[in-house]
Amino acid sequence: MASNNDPLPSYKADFLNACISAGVLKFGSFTLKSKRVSPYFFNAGLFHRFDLLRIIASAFAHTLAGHIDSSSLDFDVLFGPAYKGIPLSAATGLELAALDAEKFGKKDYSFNRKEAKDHGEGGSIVGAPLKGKRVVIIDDVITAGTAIREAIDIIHREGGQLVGIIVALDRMEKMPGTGVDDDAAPRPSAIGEVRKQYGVPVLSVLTLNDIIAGLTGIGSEEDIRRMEEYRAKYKASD
Ligand SMILES: O=P(O)(O)OC[C@H]1O[C@H](OP(=O)(O)OP(=O)(O)O)[C@H](O)[C@@H]1O
Ligand SMILES: O=C(O)c1cc(=O)[nH]c(=O)[nH]1
Repeated sequence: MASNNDPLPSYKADFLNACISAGVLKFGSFTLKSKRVSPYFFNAGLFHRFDLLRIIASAFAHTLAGHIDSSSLDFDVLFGPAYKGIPLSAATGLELAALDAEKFGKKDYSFNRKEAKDHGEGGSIVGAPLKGKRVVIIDDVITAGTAIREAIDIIHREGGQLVGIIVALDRMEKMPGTGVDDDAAPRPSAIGEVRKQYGVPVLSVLTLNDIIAGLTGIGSEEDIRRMEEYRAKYKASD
């Protein structure tokens, strides 16, 4: 089993280095959607240059295709929740088709509108209909799980079957609690809970452990220390 100190495989190290040099992965002090204050932040919106978009799409495509080859997971539609999931679903679909046209070329992608359209064809889904389809969700990050649960609700409402989830980064942190002693109590991660509740694989290109391992030797000692402290404080129990 990989330990926290093992060197990263090269595709992960390349992806991590691209994230750092493009400013997608930043170190400092950031308030998350869950209101937690984090020493790092992954901003997938900054993959706006085409060569960088290709790097993240290719990392997603290799992670997903590798898992499909080694398991019984297969899918019909790659679903990217609005907003940041939208370009990720389209770009990853292109990379999958380039990787294996026969296997992936005829698969579909789709995404939701944050506000349903009430004219024209109406509705809140753009792209492939989800009814009766095996759906994989693709998104940037899962922290507290709010966004991913909204995406799962959309798929179920549209009559699709969730078969898997892939994200760029698994932050490996416990879900926020409701009490004042939030930080002290052990709790599972949102990813762990989604895996348990829906019985589907949740894949990630990188994890928090990968970032800390990859920073060793290239990051500042202060950044690494703050990341390790954050991991010790918020690490999920699963
Ligand atoms: O697990 P959570 O605590 O929900 O947080 C993570 C999600 O929140 C952010 O997206 P957001 O919903 O802000 O939408 P956006 O893509 O429009 O920025 C982020 O891109 C993740 O998808
Ligand atoms: O939890 C979040 O809000 C969050 C974390 C992160 O690293 N990146 C992001 O876009 N959102």
